[in-house]
Amino acid sequence: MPEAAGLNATAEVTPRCHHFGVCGGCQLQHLSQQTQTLRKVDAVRIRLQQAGVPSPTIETHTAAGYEYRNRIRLRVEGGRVGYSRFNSHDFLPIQECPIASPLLWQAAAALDNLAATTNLWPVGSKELELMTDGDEAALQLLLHVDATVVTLDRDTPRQFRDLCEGLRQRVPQTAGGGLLVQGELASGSRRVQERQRVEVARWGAPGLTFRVNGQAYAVSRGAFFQVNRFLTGRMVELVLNGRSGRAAWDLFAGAGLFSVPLTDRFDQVTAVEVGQPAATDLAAALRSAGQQHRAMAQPVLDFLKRARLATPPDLIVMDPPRAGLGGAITQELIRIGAPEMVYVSCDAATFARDARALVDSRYTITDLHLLDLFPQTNHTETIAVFRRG
Ligand SMILES: C[S@@+](CC[C@H](N)C(=O)[O-])C[C@H]1O[C@@H](n2cnc3c(N)ncnc32)[C@H](O)[C@@H]1O
Repeated sequence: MPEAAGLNATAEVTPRCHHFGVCGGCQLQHLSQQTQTLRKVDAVRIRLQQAGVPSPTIETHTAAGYEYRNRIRLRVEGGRVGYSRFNSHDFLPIQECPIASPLLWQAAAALDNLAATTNLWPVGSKELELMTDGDEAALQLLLHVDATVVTLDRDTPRQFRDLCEGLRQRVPQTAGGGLLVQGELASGSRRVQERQRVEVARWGAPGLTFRVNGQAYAVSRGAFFQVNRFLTGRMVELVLNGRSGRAAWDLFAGAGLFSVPLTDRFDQVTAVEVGQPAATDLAAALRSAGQQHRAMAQPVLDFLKRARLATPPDLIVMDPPRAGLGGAITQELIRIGAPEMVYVSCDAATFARDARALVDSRYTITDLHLLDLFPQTNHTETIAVFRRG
């Protein structure tokens, strides 16, 4: 949709979730989706203006505003599941989450109910992540246990597997689960460093298969995958957009959402991902695509420093976390000087900061897309094309 076409900035609607206004998850359910999109376009444009970055017209891309999330992360307290209250860390037990895929909410409600009747949560249960593929064919769960308060005894893995079995009886799509310990174990032989997460028990299948534009992606439990099941295909189309050539780099590649289809269009694709288990998924996906493609399990900055003497690729795709690229990576990219770069960003402020450094160094933004990947929330997602003059 072209920027601001037919949008009504004051359109108010009835929020669909009865927790809206109290729950910290959503901020915009009282506004029509068109109004939300217009606000996000404004937010991105203002960030770019403040940073002094000339911007083309912003094209918008939207899909259904509810039931879109294929992953939710819930808190577990007193045997209940919930989110945090608005602007606070206080626990809010919840009975619905209409932005989640219906299967995720079915599983959350079943666990809430199971726990209330059978007290199946392992001691120290703190956070629960539920994930499903775009078609809701399979469900994965990750349970985070706070190891600073729990003694991990022989019973904990068994308790966890009982929880998974109990869930599968109620939600047959339940395919696999992992129990993660975070922090330092209070006792036991296995020491876990502060903030490090270790999977201490597992049940069933190790991951999910996502299908995007006809391509299958094997994604291990715990690896990143895009959360909006209705717009992931559009993201891939915008990144590919008829591009082809000799060499492409995909930085911050995850399990290979962009790298895999790039292998059909570029002679040699090099994809960089540091996080496990995504780096392992990426390596397997690129191995199947052919020996000429490479997966590098290392930080992007290290890769770019080592690539100093290489011929610049025709295309660099980069999709960093919210912190953006930062000064060091941006300077390496400027020095490498690829003719075209596609920057996928989930944070307008860090995007504007990085864009400023690139436009100061011979790059121009030729296309800018806003995808409403996170309806009902303030989060923005953009895809920008930079060309070197
Ligand atoms: C926003 S996700 C994008 C993943 C992928 N492009 C996709 O769309 O599925 C960012 C990814 O960058 C990885 N990452 C974060 N910091 C990194 C770094 N310094 N070097 C390499 N990868 C990094 C994360 O593990 C994560 O998988």
